[in-house]
Amino acid sequence: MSRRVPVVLIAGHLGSGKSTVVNHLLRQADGVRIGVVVNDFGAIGIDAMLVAGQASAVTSLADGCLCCTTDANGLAALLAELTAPRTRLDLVVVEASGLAEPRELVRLLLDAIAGEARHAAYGGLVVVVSAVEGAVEGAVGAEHDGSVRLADLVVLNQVDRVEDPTPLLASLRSIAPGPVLPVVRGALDPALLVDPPARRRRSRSGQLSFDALLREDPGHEHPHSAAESVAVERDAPLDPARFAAFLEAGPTGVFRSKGVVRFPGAAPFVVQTVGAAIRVRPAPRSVDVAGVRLVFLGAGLDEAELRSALDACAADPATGEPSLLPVLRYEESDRLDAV
Ligand SMILES: Nc1nc2c(ncn2[C@@H]2O[C@H](COP(=O)(O)OP(=O)(O)OP(=O)(O)O)[C@@H](O)[C@H]2O)c(=O)[nH]1
Repeated sequence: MSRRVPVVLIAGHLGSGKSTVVNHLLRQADGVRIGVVVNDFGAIGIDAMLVAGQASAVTSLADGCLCCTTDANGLAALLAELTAPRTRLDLVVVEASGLAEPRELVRLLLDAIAGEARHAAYGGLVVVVSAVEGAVEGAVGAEHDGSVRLADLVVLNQVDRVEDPTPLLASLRSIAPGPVLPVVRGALDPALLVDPPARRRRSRSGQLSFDALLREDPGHEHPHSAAESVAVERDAPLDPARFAAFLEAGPTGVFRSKGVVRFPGAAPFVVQTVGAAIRVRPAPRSVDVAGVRLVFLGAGLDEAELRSALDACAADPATGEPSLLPVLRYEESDRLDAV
């Protein structure tokens, strides 16, 4: 059965640290096969050590990762190719520099998913902001506002270069709809973007792989704070309208969530969210749940808030079988086995 591959967009001002984030993801991939899309190889400056082979527009990296170049015109076709089951990639990352504005890039991605890139899924818009740029006034400039308000995740990078990033962090959190993650050297945990695959990378000789070697070398080590996660299980079925409103409100600190839920009188549904993007589909018959089994991933999660918000979504037995329409609005049109 095929599955969907999340495509994550990485945007941000010149020099904010987009390439540093991408390189960190590649180094810390730990078995996650990543496809990287850039404008040109030079711009990303992928560490020579990671490059295992060269081709004209596609470069093979260590551990089955790929790096490709394109402009905005070629993006949909390239995403269709990269997310095709034969590439066996787990995640595709598009570095925005020069490709398009973040809003335009999101539109390009959604069009590609609705069109030829049918194995791709929206993986979120990550906006990288340099702490240095906002350090003077403790707030982001108006030029950042648009992309920060659009971001599913804001990575506040280069916090080592300012004395106190707290005011800037607070300012970003007041305008960003999703979590804001302060980091040094683009240290974004890949687990925040995609679940680690079941398979594990292991060389036949038992030698360390390139990225294991890099992690061993303190000169290259920039450990990330692990993605936060909260798992919630409940036996009571949910009210569809309340649950849809809960997802639409975007719980504090949540970047993505996934799991299975049941509504009164209906078979279970698989639910996945990334930022404001919600996807719902009937669960495979082998999956059963009495009420809720959900995992939330993000930064600055509020566990108590999540739990009580989900408690408040419980169906009221007195109202019988409520309409599923508020949830079915988000049903996928096809039956691809999602990530
Ligand atoms: N001190 C410090 N330097 C950083 C950090 N992150 C990135 N840098 C440096 O900042 C510079 C810019 O980082 P890049 O990752 O190239 O930024 P970019 O957004 O990809 O830049 P463009 O591709 O030019 O748009 C590089 O010299 C990085 O080594 C950080 O957290 N702290």
